Amino acid sequence: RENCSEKMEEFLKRCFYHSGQYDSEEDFKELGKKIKQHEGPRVSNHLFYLSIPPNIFLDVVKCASKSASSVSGWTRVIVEKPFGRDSESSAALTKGLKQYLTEDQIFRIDHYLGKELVENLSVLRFSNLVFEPLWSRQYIRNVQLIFSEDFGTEGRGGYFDSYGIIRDIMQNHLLQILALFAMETPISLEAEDIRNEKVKVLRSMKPLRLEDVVIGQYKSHTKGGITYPGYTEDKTVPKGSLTPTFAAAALFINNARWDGVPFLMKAGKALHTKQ
Ligand SMILES: NC(=O)C1=CN([C@@H]2O[C@H](COP(=O)(O)OP(=O)(O)OC[C@H]3O[C@@H](n4cnc5c(N)ncnc54)[C@H](OP(=O)(O)O)[C@@H]3O)[C@@H](O)[C@H]2O)C=CC1
Ligand SMILES: O=C1O[C@H](COP(=O)(O)O)[C@@H](O)[C@H](O)[C@H]1O
Repeated sequence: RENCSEKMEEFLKRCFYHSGQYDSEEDFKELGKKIKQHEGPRVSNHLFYLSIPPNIFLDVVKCASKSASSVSGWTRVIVEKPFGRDSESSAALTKGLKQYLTEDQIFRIDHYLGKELVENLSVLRFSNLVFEPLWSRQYIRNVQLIFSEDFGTEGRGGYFDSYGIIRDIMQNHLLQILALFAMETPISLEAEDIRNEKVKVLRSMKPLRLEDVVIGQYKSHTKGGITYPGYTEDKTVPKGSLTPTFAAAALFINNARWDGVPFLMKAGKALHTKQ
């Protein structure tokens, strides 16, 4: 923490803001030029972090790769979830991105994997002689993965309503944690080796049965004298929407380690606690 303010000044001198249209190659060319001026003759890499809605990913990637790629180092793109609505639209998005980038330039991010607790899960399990032998159906009766928010959509209903809680939270964040929790020891902690072990878990899962799923939607409620609106009372949510804001599901993994152990997933907005 020494010389913090000086270091901050130094850092801020290197930052600049450039405004432009997402689909304008001209604007990206200008951005490319500005970056070049800052870089000078150094070898430098370009990382584009797209914290934008998925429907404009392709426009941005096209312009960025054509007009603002690094000439001396690598160029990479990070995209946020949701990466499509289903496997078809996800494959279409990948195909679209690959017109401009190779697979190793594309990074699909799940910000839950960056949370300390989740990052520590592999260390806790694989480097701990106490836990490792206990991590199986012999000693674990069930596993619960719970996401609970104590606030509703609060104006983000437009995005949320077209995805729902299963696509917003379960299919990505909770499924990633489940796979990380249940996988066998990877050959190394390299991304590819961990990915391969996670895929084995997902392929061992029993297809989800309708009777193992519960969905719901939050209503208006009053707490501490304040009345909070129900989901369909949010102005950004279409009238009469049936999109689930809560879901619970029991998942099963058909392998020697986890046979018969239910993995209980629950996710909901506007519940009584944040957990
Ligand atoms: N908010 C969250 O909790 C989480 C969000 N994500 C993902 O992160 C990304 C960003 O999320 P969030 O910040 O909530 O999203 P926003 O809806 O706030 O959009 C982010 C920016 O994208 C631009 N934008 C939005 N709609 C359009 C449009 N139709 N055409 C052009 N530009 C548009 C806006 O830029 P401008 O101001 O210049 O118009 C806006 O500031 C999304 O992919 C989202 O799914 C992932 C996990 C959590
Ligand atoms: O991905 C999402 O996560 C946020 C919650 O993120 P957190 O880091 O604050 O726990 C959630 O509110 C949002 O609906 C979802 O898109």
